[in-house]
Amino acid sequence: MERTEGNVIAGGAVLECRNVGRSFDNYDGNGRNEVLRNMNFEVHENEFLVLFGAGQCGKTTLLNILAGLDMPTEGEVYTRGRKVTGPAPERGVVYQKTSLFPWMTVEENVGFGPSVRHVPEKERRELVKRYLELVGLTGFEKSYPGQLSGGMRQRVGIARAYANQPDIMLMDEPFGHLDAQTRYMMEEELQRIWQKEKRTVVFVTNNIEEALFLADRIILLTNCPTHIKEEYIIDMPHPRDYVDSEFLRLRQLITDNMDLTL
Ligand SMILES: Nc1ncnc2c1ncn2[C@@H]1O[C@H](COP(=O)(O)OP(=O)(O)OP(=O)(O)O)[C@@H](O)[C@H]1O
Repeated sequence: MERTEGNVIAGGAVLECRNVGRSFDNYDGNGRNEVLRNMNFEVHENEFLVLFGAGQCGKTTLLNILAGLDMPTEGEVYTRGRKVTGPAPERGVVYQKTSLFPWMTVEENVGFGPSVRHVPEKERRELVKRYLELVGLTGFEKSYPGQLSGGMRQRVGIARAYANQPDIMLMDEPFGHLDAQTRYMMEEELQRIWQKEKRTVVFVTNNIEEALFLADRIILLTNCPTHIKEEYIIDMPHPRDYVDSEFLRLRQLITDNMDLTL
C-alpha cells in the first residue's frame, strides 16, 4: 500500500486497520495493560464483517478505535484512504445499550443526526419516514423510548444510525442485552434490513451463532493482548438455519479454534 500524502493512503477498502495496538495504564497504577496488538484487516464495500472473540478480549476497545472515539497507541485506521482522527457521521455506531434521548420521541431521535447536519426539514422528514419504515416502526413516530420494548429501542437505534446515511456501520453487540427470543428476531431483522439497504458493517459479538447467522466474513480474535487468530469466509446463503449441517460444522470449527485461556 502506498502513502500518497500526509494522512492519505491508496487502497480500495472502505476501512483499513493497520498495525493497531492499544494499551492502557493499569487501574492500580502499576504498569500497562496491552489489550490490542498488531491488528491488521480491511473491510470491503457492502461487506458484513463480524469480529468474534471471548468476553473482555478488547472488542469494544477496537470498535471505539474504528469509530474514532478512542485513539490507538500504535498504528492507524483509515476510511477510504483517509486517516481516522475522531468520530464522524460517515461512521454510524450502534451500541449494546442504545443511548436514545428519553425526552425525544422516536421520530425526533431518528431525525436528530440529520438536524445537527442541517439537512433541510423536508429531506429530514423523508429520511425519518424511510428508516422507520425499514425497521418496521411506522406508527410509533410519536412514542417515547421509555414506552418501547428493548427490541424496539434497538430498532430505533438502527434507524437513527441509518438516517445519518453512514458509509459504514459499527455495531457493538447491539442485541447483547435482549432476551434470546428477541435476539433471534432482531438478527433476522438486521439481515433483512441489510439485504434491503446494503451498508458496509463491522459487527462485534461474543456469540458464535449470531456471528454465523450474519457474517460474510468472521475474524476470530484471541484473548488479550488481542490479535487476529483466523479469518473465515462464510458463503452460506441467507436466511441461514442454525441447525443446517454446514452451519453446525463451521460453529464447531470456529469454537474449537477459540482461545479459551484467561
Ligand atoms: N479506559 C480503559 N482503561 C483501562 N483498561 C481498559 C480501558 N478500556 C478497556 N480496558 C481493558 O481492556 C480490556 C478489554 O475491554 P473491552 O471492553 O474492549 O472488551 P470486550 O471484548 O468488548 O468485552 P465484552 O465482551 O465483555 O463486552 C479489559 O480488560 C478492560 O479492563
